[in-house]
Amino acid sequence: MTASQEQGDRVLEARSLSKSFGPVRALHDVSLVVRPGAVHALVGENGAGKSTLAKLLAGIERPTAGSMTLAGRPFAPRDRAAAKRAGINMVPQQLSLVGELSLVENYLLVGPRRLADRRSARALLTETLERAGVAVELDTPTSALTQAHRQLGEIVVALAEGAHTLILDEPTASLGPLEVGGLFAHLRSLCALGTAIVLITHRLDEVRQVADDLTVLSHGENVHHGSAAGLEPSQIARLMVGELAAAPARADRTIGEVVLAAEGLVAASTRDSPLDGVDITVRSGEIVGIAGVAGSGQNLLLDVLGGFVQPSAGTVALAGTAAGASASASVFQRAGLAWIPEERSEAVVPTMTLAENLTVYSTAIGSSSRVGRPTASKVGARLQAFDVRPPRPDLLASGLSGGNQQKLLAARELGSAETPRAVLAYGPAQGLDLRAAQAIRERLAALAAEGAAVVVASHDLDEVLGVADRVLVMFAGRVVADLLIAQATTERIGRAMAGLTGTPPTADPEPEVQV
Ligand SMILES: Nc1ncnc2c1ncn2[C@@H]1O[C@H](COP(=O)(O)OP(=O)(O)OP(=O)(O)O)[C@@H](O)[C@H]1O
Repeated sequence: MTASQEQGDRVLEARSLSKSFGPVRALHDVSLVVRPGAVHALVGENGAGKSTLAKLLAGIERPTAGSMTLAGRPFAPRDRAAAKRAGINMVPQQLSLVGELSLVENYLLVGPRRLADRRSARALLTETLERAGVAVELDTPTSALTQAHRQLGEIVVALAEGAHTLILDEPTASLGPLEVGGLFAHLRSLCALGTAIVLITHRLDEVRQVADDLTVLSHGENVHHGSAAGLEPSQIARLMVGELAAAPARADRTIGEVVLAAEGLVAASTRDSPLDGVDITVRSGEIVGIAGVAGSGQNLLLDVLGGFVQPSAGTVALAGTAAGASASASVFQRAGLAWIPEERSEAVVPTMTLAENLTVYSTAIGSSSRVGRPTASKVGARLQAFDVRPPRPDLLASGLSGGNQQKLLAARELGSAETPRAVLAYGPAQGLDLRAAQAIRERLAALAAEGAAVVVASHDLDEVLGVADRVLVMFAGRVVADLLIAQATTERIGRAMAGLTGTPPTADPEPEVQV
């Protein structure tokens, strides 16, 4: 019997936790039991209080009311370090590993001082990897690891720090379908060794796949706490948000002239695979999806298409305007480009109000920009149209939950009265709950119907498949498949994402075109 099993059937228990931020009640009277050796899924729509609850468990925030126990004893961590010492560790969605450093060096940054020499750190990590049945390179800079290995590396560092309870904030958001299966297998092995796992997710099918227990939050309150067994994703969705309207059928759109055309793109960046000869054409009325596991080049492609990164070879033209000048991103924005980057922090300014965030471009690049300068009443209306909660123009963006910041960004880029000529969006529905994600898909489809050329890139395959007419799959900086949506099965795309298209991409320069 492991140490945690001896503690009984509960490792961590929260009783009637509440948390307010000033007038905002984020969590009210929430109780939950985390069992050793079990995966406890935590779900709820945007702003439901998931991150707040996780932060209370992990010592990052202190509750306004309520209490916790750990192995039956009172547990009130003063800060995150205290929770870590007690064996509770949270792996954030934006991984915290320093990219220039190896896993061993990252561990030396955060691990206890007594293991401050490289050899003992390496020995401990090796032992942890073996125990967890995971193989991750220990001495390579973590920026060179795949996203899946960085994710596992972060978990391994937490385990080496002594975690018996791991809180994982949307760990699958950056992974392809094959990698998700691998991660879940590792989580199950950890559970078999007695580790408790709290898994925050927006993907309800994952609850069925991997969770033993389930807590559903709604408006900061607990609406389900118990077994996850037998609950279908549709039942969980009903608990979260009530009835979901059926997704509208995919409407036929008129495909018009070429709006966005790029040829022979070659480009490099430190955070993504270099582009190795990418061609892409997007027409008015068309939605092109770009799939690929994180780091396959899709992020850099969008940066180049948007004029933010100059390619070393190749050309980009948007609505007849060629990039090339150093100010090409603003040139493109004036030509009618709407832009949603992967890193929300590049586009939403937390220290500005919601109203200022909606007008930041018009202030920065002149009122002639497409986004324009909405009046005060229009700001409120636009926040409401995109269901930003709370829709208060004077609130600082830092007071919004992650999903609501994403809605704010969509409100700015996709909500102006004037239809953009082109939309470049990376993960526009990332971090959004089912209802909000559906609203973004509908908005993108409406813009395409009005004539915009839309590109949606994401490492979340469902996000691409849910909206695209045509799907390009990227692997190692190249387009390895180009499929009409009717031919784009998950299996086919999943294989291409993993670089398993019939012939290896290096041997066959022609993409698998099925148009
Ligand atoms: N530091 C803060 N200051 C003010 N309000 C906050 C703060 N952090 C969270 N909130 C508010 O608390 C509520 C719950 O937010 P929380 O981040 O826990 O939601 P969530 O379920 O994790 O949402 P998401 O799925 O969008 O990440 C929201 O109304 C949010 O605006």
